[in-house]
Amino acid sequence: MLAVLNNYKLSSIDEHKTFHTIGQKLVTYFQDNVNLQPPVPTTLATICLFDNVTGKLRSIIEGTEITSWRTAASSLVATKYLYFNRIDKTTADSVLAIIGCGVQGRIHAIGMCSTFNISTINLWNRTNSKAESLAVELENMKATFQNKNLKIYVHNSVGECVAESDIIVTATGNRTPLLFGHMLKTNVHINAVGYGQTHHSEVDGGVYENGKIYVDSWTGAEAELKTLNYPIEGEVGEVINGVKETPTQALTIFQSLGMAVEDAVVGQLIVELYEKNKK
Ligand SMILES: NC(=O)C1=CN([C@@H]2O[C@H](COP(=O)(O)OP(=O)(O)OC[C@H]3O[C@@H](n4cnc5c(N)ncnc54)[C@H](OP(=O)(O)O)[C@@H]3O)[C@@H](O)[C@H]2O)C=CC1
Ligand SMILES: O=C(O)C1=NCCCC1
Repeated sequence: MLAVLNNYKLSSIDEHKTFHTIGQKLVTYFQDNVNLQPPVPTTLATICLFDNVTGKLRSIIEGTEITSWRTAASSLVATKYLYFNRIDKTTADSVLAIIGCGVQGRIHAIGMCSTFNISTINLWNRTNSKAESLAVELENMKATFQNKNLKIYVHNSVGECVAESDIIVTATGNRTPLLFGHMLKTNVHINAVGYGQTHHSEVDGGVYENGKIYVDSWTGAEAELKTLNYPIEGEVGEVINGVKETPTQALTIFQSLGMAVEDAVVGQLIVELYEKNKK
């Protein structure tokens, strides 16, 4: 994944300075890594940054953690603009469902509960013991969450897990749909994160058909969502910028593709901070 960015600002470093970044992110996915002792993440990433004048390699950054947090952060932003901005904020304690409790499911759970008023979290994982382990971890983190009375449940089926949920994260490698329209209540927001056969493998066509679909990147969608036969409403960024209106529709879907520019900017930020603190 190549990223070229010109003329942008990283305000936490120096709001007067303008950055130019050329980056390349390399990603591998080895499903069996999770069975190694100790386990290794299945998705591994490396970010290379290049000098924008000479093209010379400038830094190589371990990108696995960046990928994990960046992906969850994109879903948090999408959830804020596509869900929380359209609901009645006075009653805004929401129920979250996490479908798939691997690296992404875990970080989405922590990020969502740290950022929003989540009153209940429902967990489902193919291997039930992993959902149980995440439940214990979340229980121990409650004091750091927005809602310190968070209730945590582990479910035996996806249907049971999402039945009462307002916000849903799908983060599995499942190659066929596991989330269907008949399972959902009204007024739901879905962050579809996992990549199985395609980016949209986990969610049934009936869900896409009845929802408004948003992506992180039109360019990404043109290349990576060719097999999604439902119209895309826009980029989340277009809603943030006011180019597109905040949806009023009761079912919204953020189809997460992943954007190398986001990884490259975070990589650049890390390099800038490293160089600043070294002095
Ligand atoms: N949109 C984006 O930008 C990004 C997307 N991804 C994608 O997100 C997904 C999750 O990534 P990550 O959490 O890092 O991976 P992990 O390997 O840590 O977790 C994988 C999860 O998927 C579950 N799973 C795998 N196969 C199936 C299946 N056939 N049916 C049901 N559940 C299944 C696993 O369950 P079990 O524990 O039972 O094995 C586990 O919960 C991957 O598809 C990855 O490619 C990752 C990074 C960025
Ligand atoms: O953006 C990424 O990084 C990824 N996107 C989809 C699948 C794995 C990694």
